[in-house]
Amino acid sequence: MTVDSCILAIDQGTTSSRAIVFSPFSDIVSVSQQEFQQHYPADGWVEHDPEDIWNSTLSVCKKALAQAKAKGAHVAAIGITNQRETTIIWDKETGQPIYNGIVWQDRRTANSCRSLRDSGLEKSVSERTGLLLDPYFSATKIKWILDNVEGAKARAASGKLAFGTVDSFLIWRLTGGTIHATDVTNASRTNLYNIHDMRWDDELLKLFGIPKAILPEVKQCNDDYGHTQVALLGESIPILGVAGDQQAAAIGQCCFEKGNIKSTYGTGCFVLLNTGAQAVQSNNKLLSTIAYTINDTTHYALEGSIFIAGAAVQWLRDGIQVIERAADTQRLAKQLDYNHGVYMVPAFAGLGAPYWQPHARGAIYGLTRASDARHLARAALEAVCYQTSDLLHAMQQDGVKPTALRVDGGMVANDWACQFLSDILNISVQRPRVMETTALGAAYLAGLQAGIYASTDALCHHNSVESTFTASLDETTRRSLLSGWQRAVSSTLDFAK
Ligand SMILES: Nc1ncnc2c1ncn2[C@@H]1O[C@H](COP(=O)(O)OP(=O)(O)O)[C@@H](O)[C@H]1O
Ligand SMILES: O=P(O)(O)OC[C@H](O)CO
Repeated sequence: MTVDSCILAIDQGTTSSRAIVFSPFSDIVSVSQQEFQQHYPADGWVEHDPEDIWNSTLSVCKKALAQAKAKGAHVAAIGITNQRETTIIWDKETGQPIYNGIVWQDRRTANSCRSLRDSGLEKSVSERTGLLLDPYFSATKIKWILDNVEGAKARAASGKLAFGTVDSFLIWRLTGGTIHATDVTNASRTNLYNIHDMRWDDELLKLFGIPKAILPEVKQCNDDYGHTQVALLGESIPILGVAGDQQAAAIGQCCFEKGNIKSTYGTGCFVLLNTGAQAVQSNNKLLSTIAYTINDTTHYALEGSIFIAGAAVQWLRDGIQVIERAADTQRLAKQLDYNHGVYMVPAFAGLGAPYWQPHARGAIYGLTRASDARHLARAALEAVCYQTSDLLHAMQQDGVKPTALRVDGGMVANDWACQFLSDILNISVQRPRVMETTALGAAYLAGLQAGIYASTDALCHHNSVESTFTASLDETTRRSLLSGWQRAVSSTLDFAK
């Protein structure tokens, strides 16, 4: 095979870094993935070592490129997509981070968010950014690092430090410290970016006490982000596309029309609804965010964010070790004909949309002496589906009623979970041929900028629906399951008070 015009997509996720080379026809030419260590230094704290992020990313890129080359493929461009909100601050001269990356799941700034909320500031923040005052977003994480690392505040004010989400950090490293940039979607997750005026917001910078000098330049999703240094990947490749991973998944699922909706099941679960050229302010605690800016056209999205999805399965595997592999959950869940009244509320990182309770803790209800790994596996998978139902319910209250849901992410390899999702939502669930839609979205962006694809219209026939799951649960059972879930959530919220 000789294929020119292939694209390397870097997907830097919460638990692993992945590099995938796509052919111009969206076929996977090569792939390499590496998990890296999670750090939990205190209750509710989650950190990544930025060097782990960098080394795993570089290593998977080299492997995927080498495999692609051996198959005769030539990579013309790079697209980057990344776990969003995770906050890294580094020294511009040395390129060294001054603290670990504070991960999006980290709750250490819950109290500072609460005091800002108590001062009545949430409305103004929300009107400008589309977000809420929650530790999820980058602003209070940046402030925490500046306040807690000795000398950081002064160095930040004098322009010696750089802040970035993971995309910025990787771009900085890949280009040898020459480009300090991010894209609009990542900027829109910081709580510092005005999504209507499309600029860093001076009022918000003042409110959070963050100097403008540390912020990256904000570019479109398809744009010129510089070239990789030859010494790193053996050649200089242009970086031509960037988007936060959830927005990239929406792009990979071709959600370019107002009303298109997708849900991605990785570490967390994120439902994004394209709302077109207008940002829609939710009345039901959903986020309003930038879906993309492509060729000077911006679309907005309504987003529901669930912090723990596949991570609950990971907890069963690595935390309490009742399963060996994530895929075991399917075999175990199938062995029960119903859930036997066991519900898991996986609030390991607080509860996100639509509850926004950073102090919530995980809980399992309904255990008996007969409960075992099957009940836990089933409860973990069911919980992800119930949470999606909560999000779609909130969207419905905001006036949107989807009739089908496009799904993707590591977890949707689980057929049982996809079927239960369809049953609980009572709509059809569509799984695409290429399940790596996040990486595919980044590749599409770079391909658009490189001229490999003429327009977004040209992309839409690439990733067809591979499986459709159709709802088959009777209404009484569905309502009874949802009511059990609601009781479990209420108890969890009560316990958090
Ligand atoms: N067959 C499966 N059944 C259930 N969960 C799965 C399965 N395969 C992977 N997962 C879960 O999916 C997640 C990995 O998905 P991925 O999209 O790679 O996540 P991320 O990008 O957040 O690192 C893990 O949390 C894992 O537990
Ligand atoms: O790493 P993921 O795929 O779970 O995505 C994390 C999100 O971007 C957090 O907002």
